[in-house]
Amino acid sequence: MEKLKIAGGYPLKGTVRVSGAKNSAVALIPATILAESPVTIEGLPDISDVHMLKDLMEEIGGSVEYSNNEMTVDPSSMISMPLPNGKVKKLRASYYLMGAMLGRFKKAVIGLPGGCHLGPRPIDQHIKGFEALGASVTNEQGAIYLRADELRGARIYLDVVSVGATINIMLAAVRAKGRTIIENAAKEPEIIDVATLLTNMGAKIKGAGTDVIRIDGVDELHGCRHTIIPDRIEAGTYLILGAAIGQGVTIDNVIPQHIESLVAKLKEMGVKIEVSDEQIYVAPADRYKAIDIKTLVYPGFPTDLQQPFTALLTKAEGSSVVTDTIYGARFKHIDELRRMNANIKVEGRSAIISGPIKLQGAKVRASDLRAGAALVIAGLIAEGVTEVTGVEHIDRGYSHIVEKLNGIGATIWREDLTSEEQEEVKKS
Ligand SMILES: CC(=O)N[C@H]1[C@@H](OP(=O)(O)OP(=O)(O)OC[C@H]2O[C@@H](n3ccc(=O)[nH]c3=O)[C@H](O)[C@@H]2O)O[C@H](CO)[C@@H](O)[C@@H]1O
Ligand SMILES: C=C(OP(=O)(O)O)C(=O)O
Repeated sequence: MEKLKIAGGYPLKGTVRVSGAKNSAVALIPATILAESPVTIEGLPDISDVHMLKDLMEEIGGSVEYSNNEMTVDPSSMISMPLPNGKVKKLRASYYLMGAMLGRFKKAVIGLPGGCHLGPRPIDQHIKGFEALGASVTNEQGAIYLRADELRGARIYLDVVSVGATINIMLAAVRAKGRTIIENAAKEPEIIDVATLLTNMGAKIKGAGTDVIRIDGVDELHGCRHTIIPDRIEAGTYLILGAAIGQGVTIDNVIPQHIESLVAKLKEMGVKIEVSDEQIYVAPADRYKAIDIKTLVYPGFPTDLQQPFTALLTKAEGSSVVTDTIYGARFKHIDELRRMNANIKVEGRSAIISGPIKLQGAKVRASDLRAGAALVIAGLIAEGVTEVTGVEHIDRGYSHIVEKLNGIGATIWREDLTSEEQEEVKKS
């Protein structure tokens, strides 16, 4: 087990290149199950969630080649192997195996998914969708059993706008008989990316990226080559970092339209930003104004950037309020930021940040992926040395974070945990 050590306070300068989107990758890889011949995905991020899904594809009989961020999955020999335990419990996105295996094999057994602990993460809307398509769904000792004689298209209204449910229903519906209509669908760019891959595989999908998606089922899907979209959350994390402690940072390989809400909020704080086709240049504010943030479904401010943004708001003059309407308990980073001298109160779904505060280096623990990103940003802003444990969460979603940060002038490195620290982790 490792920790990150950060010598804070050094300004960052230069260009950082964004990798492929984690939240697309984790759906695109399971989507390959639906094809009858090899599918190649280019530009995957080098993160543990991707490695875990590669292993899962092999566990169900797929043959996988993976090098230089390019993965080719030959799904022709796959079988509907039950996956009640093991790796499926390590990541949230293993739930996409349900939709994809149900679509291809009309049956699946998948353990309840893991992922970041952000409070309850129900999958009732996924199940509602599978049942509407004609599947029987039961929960037996922590594993979901899905079975269908045949899948039939249906009209499905989502009671909550859910990225996961929208994608999962799409995965099953592309192989159903007849037309499926998903109403109140989520509109995130990752949904368009998955729909683009499925369309290249021969699926008939209209309306991805709007709140009504129409899918006409087909009998067979074939292999293809697909390039993943850039990670808007990774791009946003580096943008926040550049705003906090940059001296001119360029974020390369970004689709600016995907992070308009973040750019608008940074400008509101006084941060200087120049947007071009595939790059965003960010320079710090002369004075950081306190602002309020409310997370919303896309194109609103993403919940995944709420935690990193909180670290930046410690520099703002006055009180800022961050409200998470998607995951109201996504505040485990706050206690750790307080250890670093931040002045933050949590009230219900909101965090109230009073600033400006000079953050101090400290020993902190990342409880989840974006909490980890928030602590890395705080460590880079802070005076002195910060040690971040829980690096395995950060490695789920940030490709080569140490190398990328060192490349723009940060002083950050990995160290093995001492035996005492390992004991502490085991107890926590
Ligand atoms: C809309 C939104 O911002 N989604 C984010 C959410 O997706 P994630 O896929 O985790 O969550 P969903 O988009 O599926 O869920 C959004 C909301 O609906 C609720 N829900 C979801 C499914 C369900 O069956 N029942 C139910 O009640 C969730 O608890 C949550 O409050 O976290 C991901 C990882 O942080 C982000 O990449 C997504 O952009
Ligand atoms: C919480 C996240 O990931 P996951 O849903 O995979 O746990 C995230 O990407 O911010």
